[in-house]
Amino acid sequence: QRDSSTLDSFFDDIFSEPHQNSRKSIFSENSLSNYNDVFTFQPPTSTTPDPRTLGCGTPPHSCGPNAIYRSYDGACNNLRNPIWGIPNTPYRRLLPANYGDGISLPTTAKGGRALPLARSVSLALYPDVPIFDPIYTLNLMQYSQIVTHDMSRTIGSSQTRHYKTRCCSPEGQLLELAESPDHCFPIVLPDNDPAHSKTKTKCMSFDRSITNKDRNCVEDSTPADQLTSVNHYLDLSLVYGNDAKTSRLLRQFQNGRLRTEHRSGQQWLPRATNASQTCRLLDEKDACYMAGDSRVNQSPHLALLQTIYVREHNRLAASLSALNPHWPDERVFQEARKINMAAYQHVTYYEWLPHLVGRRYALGAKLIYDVDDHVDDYDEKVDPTVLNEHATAAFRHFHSMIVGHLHLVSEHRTSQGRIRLSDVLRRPQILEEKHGFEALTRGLSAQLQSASDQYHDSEITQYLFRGDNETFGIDLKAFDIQRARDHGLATYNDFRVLWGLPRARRFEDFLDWISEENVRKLATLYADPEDVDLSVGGSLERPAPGALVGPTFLRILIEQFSRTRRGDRYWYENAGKTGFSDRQLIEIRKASVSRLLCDNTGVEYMQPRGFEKLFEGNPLVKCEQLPSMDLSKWKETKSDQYGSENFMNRAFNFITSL
Ligand code: HEM
Repeated sequence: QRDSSTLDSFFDDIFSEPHQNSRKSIFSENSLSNYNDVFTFQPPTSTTPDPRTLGCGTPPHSCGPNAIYRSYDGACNNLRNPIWGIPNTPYRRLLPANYGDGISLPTTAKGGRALPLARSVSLALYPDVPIFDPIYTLNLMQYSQIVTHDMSRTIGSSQTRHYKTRCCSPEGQLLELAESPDHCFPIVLPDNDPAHSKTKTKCMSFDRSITNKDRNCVEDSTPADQLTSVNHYLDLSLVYGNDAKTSRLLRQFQNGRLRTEHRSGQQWLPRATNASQTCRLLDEKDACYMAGDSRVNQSPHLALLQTIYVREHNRLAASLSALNPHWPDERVFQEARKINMAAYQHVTYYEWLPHLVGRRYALGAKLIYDVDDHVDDYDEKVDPTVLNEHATAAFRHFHSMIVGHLHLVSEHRTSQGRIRLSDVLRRPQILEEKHGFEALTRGLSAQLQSASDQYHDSEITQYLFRGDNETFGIDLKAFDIQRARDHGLATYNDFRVLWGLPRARRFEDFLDWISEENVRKLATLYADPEDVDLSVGGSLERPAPGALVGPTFLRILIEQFSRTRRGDRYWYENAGKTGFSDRQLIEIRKASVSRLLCDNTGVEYMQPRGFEKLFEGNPLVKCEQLPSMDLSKWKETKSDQYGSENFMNRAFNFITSL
């Protein structure tokens, strides 16, 4: 066990660059240069192809540097590297890939030693022991999934697809990514619009009648990477869509609104066109929704929060329209979208993230700031691309916070019943039944989440996506372990060294952060400490002080969330033409998860800090008593109208009249 002074010096060190010496001891000079690139943010030059174009040549974008609103796919956020962060691009890696064959096969063995089956690891180390979090409500878990779905999604739900062959058009655009001739593979087709990156991904067999030569295809001899199909920025793409075409399907094109359907006096998400494939319908009239992200129907709590963000957009749009009746639909839509995204970024970084990584580390790593004015820490050299180690190991650790039963809760915060999670996955109809929406919203804020530890609810390790006539389903933790092997993530030991912990030579060397009992289990499962998976070792570490994860995952989360804000030119705390006025920023900073839930449901009482349980210091109060954004700061004055703002309006009127 570490004594407290070593612990402090370790955490003082946590924000420094990764250890140079330890890096040298693990990697050859060759892989070292690859690795250095991640941290030195070398901008690509004409002789160094941008890795996001996968070697095809010129990025397919021309950007208007003066755009005041984000694109839907994230293109042109970074003006020097316009395709950074767009959908269908590879995750980045902090450490070089570690595949079974060095190139693309899942890691199944190390040095000839077989790795234990993912399911065996799950059964031995991640049992169902119902320990609830002492502080946090289910809101914290559910909000975490929202952040996940905004940031990443591995292409291929049941099988990871690697690209090994890339095919370029004569103009140098990426046409196809092929895993191998006999496999199904995702193909990426840029459309004809050079200003946008609308891309289609579909899976098809390799057509052997056309040779690689005809298609200008090249075999890729470097280790495979995986693609993520959504844009990498924190921009509510799960609400507005990941490309312009999807966003058009979701809009009403009236008063700046998103499309909704009205039933029982409430607004609901539009119905999915392929409902019978997307949802488990008991009746063909059952709810099954369409949103910016197709995972929306996965669980009722997820669909609930997605609905709340759409209602929030429409609430903002209604106020903005009333304040500025001369604004056309497009202006209202974009301003409401901008405020919605900004409030969401604020809640994510200032209210949610400190609970996960600890406020001290969040401040120390400059994920958040203790200031009242603008921050302006945008750095165009920072690549916001989601890290494979974040999405496939560290962030998935929070699957342990899932609770297997959803409570329906009254305004007095008494439970009126509970539903089994595996009964309602892909079945959001419950939201529209007997005040289900309000009862589940109160449940999110009253029910405790499962503690962030090694224990996982059997609803997700034995029964996930169980069919109606099936006793068992799949095991999410086993999936997570296997997925990380498919993605060839570096090992737990490599990450210990990267972050400055000593390389474990014997299993007992893990005792600095992992309990004796777990080290004993690791020694039974794995042949060598060198083999322990990142997704396993990282998840067994004792939490760092004030955080919900141990040091290895903490560093990965901090690295990711630092890139996500500093690499976003449209970050809400930035000043300038893409930002907010001083007066508006003060209003955005009043946003909270509790007020968001209050404003968009029939719930009347809520505790001020909605991620934390009810107690004396966090009592239920009337919704109106919670701070709320004063949108009058968005009312255009006469001088605005006759100044540059009016020019914008005329431009919008002109565009929308075409
Ligand atoms: C009821 C709640 C949830 C369910 C049923 C669920 C289920 C799933 C499933 C089925 C996958 C895909 C697994 C694979 O094919 O590899 C996944 C991926 C993931 N989940 Fe969850 N999840 C839930 C909540 C959460 C929460 C609370 C977090 C917290 C951060 C989270 C983080 C992630 C991440 C980071 C991924 C990988 C995303 C990517 O593909 O890049 N999930 N989840």
